[in-house]
Amino acid sequence: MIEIRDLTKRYGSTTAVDHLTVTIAPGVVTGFLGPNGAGKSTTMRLVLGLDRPDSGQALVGGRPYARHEEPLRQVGALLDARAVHPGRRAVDHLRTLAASNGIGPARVREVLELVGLADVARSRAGTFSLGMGQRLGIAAALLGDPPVVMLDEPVNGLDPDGIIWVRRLLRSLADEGRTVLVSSHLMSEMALIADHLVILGRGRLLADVSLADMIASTSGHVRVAATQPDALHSLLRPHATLVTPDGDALAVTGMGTEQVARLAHDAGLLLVELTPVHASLEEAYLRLTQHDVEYRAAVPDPTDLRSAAA
Ligand SMILES: Nc1ncnc2c1ncn2[C@@H]1O[C@H](COP(=O)(O)OP(=O)(O)OP(=O)(O)O)[C@@H](O)[C@H]1O
Repeated sequence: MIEIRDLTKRYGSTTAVDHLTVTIAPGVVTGFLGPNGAGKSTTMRLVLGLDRPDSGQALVGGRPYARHEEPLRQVGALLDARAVHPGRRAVDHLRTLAASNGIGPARVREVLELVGLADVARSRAGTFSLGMGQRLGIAAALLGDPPVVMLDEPVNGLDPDGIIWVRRLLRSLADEGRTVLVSSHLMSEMALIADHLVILGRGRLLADVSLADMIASTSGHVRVAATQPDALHSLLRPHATLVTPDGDALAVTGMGTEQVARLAHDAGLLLVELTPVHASLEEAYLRLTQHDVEYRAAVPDPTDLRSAAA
Protein backbone atom coordinates (compact mmCIF):
# COMPACT_ATOMS: atom_id res chain seq x y z
CA MET A 1 0.00 0.00 0.00
CA ILE A 2 1.14 3.57 -0.68
CA GLU A 3 -0.19 6.21 1.70
CA ILE A 4 0.22 9.84 0.70
CA ARG A 5 -0.77 12.34 3.35
CA ASP A 6 -1.09 16.06 2.78
CA LEU A 7 1.97 15.98 0.54
CA THR A 8 3.25 19.28 -0.84
CA LYS A 9 6.29 19.96 -3.03
CA ARG A 10 7.26 23.34 -4.44
CA TYR A 11 9.96 24.21 -6.94
CA GLY A 12 10.42 27.98 -6.65
CA SER A 13 7.05 29.50 -7.46
CA THR A 14 5.68 26.24 -8.92
CA THR A 15 3.65 24.01 -6.62
CA ALA A 16 4.23 20.61 -8.24
CA VAL A 17 2.26 18.67 -5.60
CA ASP A 18 -0.35 20.54 -3.60
CA HIS A 19 -1.66 19.04 -0.33
CA LEU A 20 -2.18 15.64 -1.92
CA THR A 21 -3.83 12.95 0.20
CA VAL A 22 -4.54 9.58 -1.39
CA THR A 23 -4.06 5.87 -0.69
CA ILE A 24 -3.02 3.46 -3.43
CA ALA A 25 -4.54 0.11 -2.52
CA PRO A 26 -3.09 -3.36 -3.07
CA GLY A 27 -4.66 -5.96 -5.36
CA VAL A 28 -5.68 -3.57 -8.12
CA VAL A 29 -3.95 -1.72 -10.93
CA THR A 30 -4.21 2.01 -10.23
CA GLY A 31 -3.76 4.32 -13.18
CA PHE A 32 -2.05 7.59 -12.35
CA LEU A 33 -3.29 10.28 -14.73
CA GLY A 34 -3.04 13.98 -15.25
CA PRO A 35 -2.01 16.50 -17.89
CA ASN A 36 1.67 17.33 -18.48
CA GLY A 37 3.09 18.99 -15.38
CA ALA A 38 0.27 17.77 -13.12
CA GLY A 39 2.74 16.37 -10.59
CA LYS A 40 2.69 12.62 -11.25
CA SER A 41 6.46 12.14 -11.59
CA THR A 42 7.12 14.43 -8.64
CA THR A 43 4.73 12.38 -6.51
CA MET A 44 6.49 9.17 -7.55
CA ARG A 45 9.89 10.69 -6.76
CA LEU A 46 8.62 11.78 -3.34
CA VAL A 47 7.35 8.25 -2.66
CA LEU A 48 10.84 6.97 -3.52
CA GLY A 49 12.57 9.55 -1.33
CA LEU A 50 14.34 11.02 -4.38
CA ASP A 51 13.03 14.46 -3.46
CA ARG A 52 12.13 15.97 -0.10
CA PRO A 53 8.56 17.21 0.40
CA ASP A 54 7.96 20.70 1.77
CA SER A 55 5.30 19.18 3.99
CA GLY A 56 3.31 15.99 4.41
CA GLN A 57 4.58 12.48 3.90
CA ALA A 58 4.51 9.44 1.63
CA LEU A 59 4.60 5.98 3.19
CA VAL A 60 5.25 2.64 1.54
CA GLY A 61 4.27 -0.41 3.54
CA GLY A 62 3.70 1.90 6.53
CA ARG A 63 7.12 3.63 6.45
CA PRO A 64 8.93 6.29 4.46
CA TYR A 65 10.93 4.63 1.67
CA ALA A 66 14.27 5.65 3.17
CA ARG A 67 13.52 3.79 6.40
CA HIS A 68 13.40 0.42 4.62
CA GLU A 69 16.71 -1.43 4.87
CA GLU A 70 16.43 -3.14 1.51
CA PRO A 71 14.08 -0.81 -0.36
CA LEU A 72 14.09 -2.82 -3.63
CA ARG A 73 12.31 -5.56 -1.70
CA GLN A 74 9.56 -3.06 -0.79
CA VAL A 75 9.08 -0.95 -3.92
CA GLY A 76 10.06 -1.57 -7.50
CA ALA A 77 9.99 1.52 -9.68
CA LEU A 78 10.55 2.46 -13.29
CA LEU A 79 10.81 6.23 -13.52
CA ASP A 80 13.21 6.86 -16.37
CA ALA A 81 14.26 3.93 -18.52
CA ARG A 82 17.20 5.94 -19.90
CA ALA A 83 18.75 6.29 -16.46
CA VAL A 84 21.16 3.39 -17.08
CA HIS A 85 24.82 3.93 -17.99
CA PRO A 86 24.99 3.21 -21.74
CA GLY A 87 28.30 1.36 -21.39
CA ARG A 88 26.92 -1.07 -18.81
CA ARG A 89 25.91 -4.59 -19.78
CA ALA A 90 22.24 -5.25 -18.89
CA VAL A 91 23.14 -8.15 -16.61
CA ASP A 92 25.81 -6.13 -14.79
CA HIS A 93 23.40 -3.26 -14.23
CA LEU A 94 20.91 -5.65 -12.62
CA ARG A 95 23.59 -7.51 -10.63
CA THR A 96 24.85 -4.26 -9.08
CA LEU A 97 21.34 -3.21 -8.11
CA ALA A 98 20.61 -6.68 -6.74
CA ALA A 99 23.81 -6.88 -4.69
CA SER A 100 23.07 -3.56 -2.96
CA ASN A 101 19.80 -5.04 -1.74
CA GLY A 102 21.00 -8.50 -0.76
CA ILE A 103 19.46 -10.13 -3.85
CA GLY A 104 21.33 -13.03 -5.45
CA PRO A 105 22.30 -13.60 -9.14
CA ALA A 106 19.63 -16.28 -9.60
CA ARG A 107 16.94 -13.61 -9.31
CA VAL A 108 18.77 -11.50 -11.92
CA ARG A 109 18.53 -14.39 -14.38
CA GLU A 110 14.86 -14.84 -13.47
CA VAL A 111 13.88 -11.23 -14.18
CA LEU A 112 15.88 -11.19 -17.42
CA GLU A 113 13.84 -14.22 -18.54
CA LEU A 114 10.63 -12.63 -17.31
CA VAL A 115 11.10 -9.47 -19.39
CA GLY A 116 12.42 -11.31 -22.45
CA LEU A 117 15.99 -9.95 -22.35
CA ALA A 118 17.83 -13.17 -21.45
CA ASP A 119 19.37 -13.43 -24.94
CA VAL A 120 20.78 -9.91 -24.85
CA ALA A 121 21.77 -9.89 -21.19
CA ARG A 122 25.44 -9.27 -22.07
CA SER A 123 24.71 -6.41 -24.46
CA ARG A 124 25.42 -2.87 -23.39
CA ALA A 125 22.40 -0.79 -22.39
CA GLY A 126 23.44 1.93 -24.85
CA THR A 127 22.74 -0.44 -27.76
CA PHE A 128 19.18 -1.11 -26.60
CA SER A 129 16.09 0.22 -28.37
CA LEU A 130 13.62 2.33 -26.38
CA GLY A 131 11.43 -0.75 -25.87
CA MET A 132 14.36 -2.91 -24.69
CA GLY A 133 15.33 -0.13 -22.29
CA GLN A 134 11.79 -0.16 -20.92
CA ARG A 135 12.03 -3.92 -20.41
CA LEU A 136 15.34 -3.51 -18.60
CA GLY A 137 13.77 -0.85 -16.37
CA ILE A 138 10.87 -3.17 -15.58
CA ALA A 139 13.33 -5.99 -14.82
CA ALA A 140 15.07 -3.70 -12.31
CA ALA A 141 11.72 -2.81 -10.74
CA LEU A 142 10.86 -6.47 -10.24
CA LEU A 143 14.28 -7.57 -8.89
CA GLY A 144 13.27 -7.51 -5.23
CA ASP A 145 9.91 -9.23 -5.85
CA PRO A 146 8.37 -6.14 -4.19
CA PRO A 147 4.81 -5.80 -2.88
CA VAL A 148 4.62 -2.30 -4.39
CA VAL A 149 5.37 -1.53 -8.06
CA MET A 150 5.37 1.98 -9.57
CA LEU A 151 5.87 2.38 -13.28
CA ASP A 152 6.01 5.74 -15.07
CA GLU A 153 4.86 5.32 -18.70
CA PRO A 154 5.84 1.62 -18.92
CA VAL A 155 4.48 1.08 -22.43
CA ASN A 156 6.43 4.00 -23.86
CA GLY A 157 8.31 2.73 -26.90
CA LEU A 158 7.00 -0.83 -26.73
CA ASP A 159 5.68 -2.57 -29.82
CA PRO A 160 2.17 -4.12 -29.73
CA ASP A 161 3.54 -7.44 -28.40
CA GLY A 162 5.37 -5.57 -25.67
CA ILE A 163 2.27 -3.57 -24.76
CA ILE A 164 0.21 -6.75 -24.39
CA TRP A 165 3.01 -8.23 -22.29
CA VAL A 166 3.00 -5.21 -19.93
CA ARG A 167 -0.79 -5.40 -19.65
CA ARG A 168 -0.63 -9.05 -18.61
CA LEU A 169 2.28 -8.45 -16.28
CA LEU A 170 0.48 -5.64 -14.44
CA ARG A 171 -2.66 -7.73 -14.15
CA SER A 172 -0.76 -10.68 -12.70
CA LEU A 173 1.12 -8.44 -10.24
CA ALA A 174 -2.19 -7.02 -9.00
CA ASP A 175 -3.78 -10.48 -8.87
CA GLU A 176 -0.91 -11.56 -6.63
CA GLY A 177 -2.06 -8.86 -4.20
CA ARG A 178 0.60 -6.26 -4.99
CA THR A 179 0.08 -2.53 -5.13
CA VAL A 180 0.49 -1.41 -8.74
CA LEU A 181 0.64 2.29 -9.67
CA VAL A 182 1.14 3.04 -13.34
CA SER A 183 1.12 6.33 -15.21
CA SER A 184 0.35 6.78 -18.87
CA HIS A 185 -1.00 9.43 -21.17
CA LEU A 186 -2.52 6.76 -23.41
CA MET A 187 -6.15 6.69 -22.34
CA SER A 188 -7.07 3.73 -24.53
CA GLU A 189 -4.28 1.78 -22.82
CA MET A 190 -5.36 2.92 -19.36
CA ALA A 191 -8.91 1.82 -20.08
CA LEU A 192 -7.54 -1.70 -20.69
CA ILE A 193 -5.00 -1.79 -17.85
CA ALA A 194 -6.45 0.05 -14.85
CA ASP A 195 -9.12 -0.92 -12.32
CA HIS A 196 -8.87 2.32 -10.43
CA LEU A 197 -7.76 5.85 -11.31
CA VAL A 198 -6.04 8.61 -9.39
CA ILE A 199 -6.12 11.82 -11.41
CA LEU A 200 -4.09 14.94 -10.67
CA GLY A 201 -4.43 18.46 -12.02
CA ARG A 202 -1.89 21.14 -11.10
CA GLY A 203 -0.68 19.03 -8.20
CA ARG A 204 -4.12 18.55 -6.66
CA LEU A 205 -6.29 15.45 -6.51
CA LEU A 206 -9.06 15.68 -9.11
CA ALA A 207 -10.41 12.14 -8.80
CA ASP A 208 -9.85 8.92 -6.87
CA VAL A 209 -12.36 6.69 -8.58
CA SER A 210 -12.89 3.28 -10.16
CA LEU A 211 -12.46 3.12 -13.92
CA ALA A 212 -16.12 2.07 -14.29
CA ASP A 213 -17.40 5.01 -12.21
CA MET A 214 -15.15 7.42 -14.06
CA ILE A 215 -16.61 6.42 -17.42
CA ALA A 216 -20.18 6.22 -16.07
CA SER A 217 -19.87 9.77 -14.68
CA THR A 218 -19.64 11.11 -18.22
CA SER A 219 -22.64 10.83 -20.44
CA GLY A 220 -21.97 9.80 -23.99
CA HIS A 221 -23.33 11.36 -27.11
CA VAL A 222 -25.55 10.55 -30.06
CA ARG A 223 -24.08 10.32 -33.53
CA VAL A 224 -26.62 11.37 -36.09
CA ALA A 225 -26.65 12.02 -39.82
CA ALA A 226 -29.37 13.12 -42.25
CA THR A 227 -29.67 13.60 -45.97
CA GLN A 228 -29.76 17.38 -45.25
CA PRO A 229 -26.91 17.92 -42.75
CA ASP A 230 -27.28 21.72 -42.50
CA ALA A 231 -30.98 21.50 -41.75
CA LEU A 232 -30.31 18.86 -39.11
CA HIS A 233 -27.65 21.02 -37.51
CA SER A 234 -29.99 24.04 -37.30
CA LEU A 235 -32.76 21.85 -35.92
CA LEU A 236 -30.73 20.31 -33.12
CA ARG A 237 -28.60 23.26 -32.02
CA PRO A 238 -31.26 25.01 -29.87
CA HIS A 239 -32.14 21.74 -28.09
CA ALA A 240 -28.78 20.06 -27.45
CA THR A 241 -25.90 20.97 -25.15
CA LEU A 242 -23.33 20.52 -27.89
CA VAL A 243 -23.61 19.79 -31.60
CA THR A 244 -20.29 19.27 -33.35
CA PRO A 245 -19.30 17.75 -36.67
CA ASP A 246 -18.25 14.09 -36.44
CA GLY A 247 -17.08 13.03 -39.90
CA ASP A 248 -20.17 13.02 -42.12
CA ALA A 249 -22.41 13.07 -39.06
CA LEU A 250 -23.04 15.27 -36.02
CA ALA A 251 -22.15 14.47 -32.42
CA VAL A 252 -24.91 15.61 -30.09
CA THR A 253 -24.82 15.74 -26.30
CA GLY A 254 -27.67 16.57 -23.96
CA MET A 255 -30.28 14.60 -25.89
CA GLY A 256 -31.13 10.93 -26.23
CA THR A 257 -31.61 9.04 -29.50
CA GLU A 258 -35.40 9.10 -29.20
CA GLN A 259 -35.55 12.87 -28.76
CA VAL A 260 -33.28 13.35 -31.78
CA ALA A 261 -35.41 10.97 -33.85
CA ARG A 262 -38.66 12.72 -32.90
CA LEU A 263 -37.34 16.20 -33.71
CA ALA A 264 -36.06 15.00 -37.08
CA HIS A 265 -39.32 13.21 -37.83
CA ASP A 266 -41.44 16.26 -36.94
CA ALA A 267 -39.24 18.44 -39.16
CA GLY A 268 -39.54 15.98 -42.04
CA LEU A 269 -35.83 15.13 -42.12
CA LEU A 270 -34.63 11.70 -43.22
CA LEU A 271 -32.04 10.26 -40.85
CA VAL A 272 -29.42 7.95 -42.29
CA GLU A 273 -27.64 7.30 -38.99
CA LEU A 274 -28.67 7.43 -35.32
CA THR A 275 -26.19 5.81 -32.94
CA PRO A 276 -25.79 6.13 -29.16
CA VAL A 277 -22.04 6.42 -28.40
CA HIS A 278 -20.96 5.64 -24.85
CA ALA A 279 -18.36 7.91 -23.28
CA SER A 280 -14.78 6.73 -23.51
CA LEU A 281 -12.25 7.14 -20.72
CA GLU A 282 -10.60 9.74 -22.92
CA GLU A 283 -13.77 11.84 -23.08
CA ALA A 284 -14.34 11.54 -19.34
CA TYR A 285 -10.71 12.44 -18.66
CA LEU A 286 -10.67 15.43 -21.01
CA ARG A 287 -13.82 16.84 -19.45
CA LEU A 288 -12.45 16.41 -15.94
CA THR A 289 -9.07 17.96 -16.64
CA GLN A 290 -10.00 20.65 -19.16
CA HIS A 291 -9.41 23.48 -16.65
CA ASP A 292 -6.15 22.02 -15.35
CA VAL A 293 -4.16 21.70 -18.54
CA GLU A 294 -0.95 23.69 -18.12
CA TYR A 295 0.39 23.39 -21.66
CA ARG A 296 -2.29 23.63 -24.31
CA ALA A 297 -1.88 24.03 -28.06
CA ALA A 298 -3.93 26.80 -29.62
CA VAL A 299 -6.33 24.74 -31.67
CA PRO A 300 -8.28 21.73 -30.42
CA ASP A 301 -11.03 22.35 -27.94
CA PRO A 302 -11.12 19.40 -25.48
CA THR A 303 -14.91 19.46 -25.52
CA ASP A 304 -14.82 18.81 -29.24
CA LEU A 305 -15.97 15.24 -29.49
CA ARG A 306 -14.05 14.69 -32.67
CA SER A 307 -10.70 15.13 -30.91
CA ALA A 308 -11.95 13.18 -27.89
CA ALA A 309 -12.96 10.22 -30.00
CA ALA A 310 -9.76 10.21 -32.09
N1 LIG B 1 13.32 19.50 -10.59
C1 LIG B 1 12.40 20.40 -10.88
N2 LIG B 1 12.69 21.72 -10.85
C2 LIG B 1 11.77 22.66 -11.13
N3 LIG B 1 10.49 22.37 -11.47
C3 LIG B 1 10.13 21.08 -11.53
C4 LIG B 1 11.06 20.02 -11.24
N4 LIG B 1 10.42 18.83 -11.38
C5 LIG B 1 9.15 19.14 -11.73
N5 LIG B 1 8.98 20.47 -11.82
C6 LIG B 1 7.73 21.16 -12.16
O1 LIG B 1 6.72 20.62 -11.35
C7 LIG B 1 5.51 20.45 -12.08
C8 LIG B 1 5.09 18.99 -12.02
O2 LIG B 1 5.97 18.23 -12.86
P1 LIG B 1 5.90 16.64 -12.98
O3 LIG B 1 7.04 16.24 -13.86
O4 LIG B 1 5.79 16.04 -11.65
O5 LIG B 1 4.52 16.46 -13.75
P2 LIG B 1 3.97 15.17 -14.51
O6 LIG B 1 2.53 15.07 -14.16
O7 LIG B 1 4.83 14.00 -14.26
O8 LIG B 1 4.11 15.65 -16.03
P3 LIG B 1 4.35 14.77 -17.39
O9 LIG B 1 3.07 14.11 -17.68
O10 LIG B 1 4.68 15.85 -18.39
O11 LIG B 1 5.50 13.84 -17.13
C9 LIG B 1 5.76 20.99 -13.46
O12 LIG B 1 5.32 22.32 -13.52
C10 LIG B 1 7.27 20.90 -13.60
O13 LIG B 1 7.75 21.88 -14.48
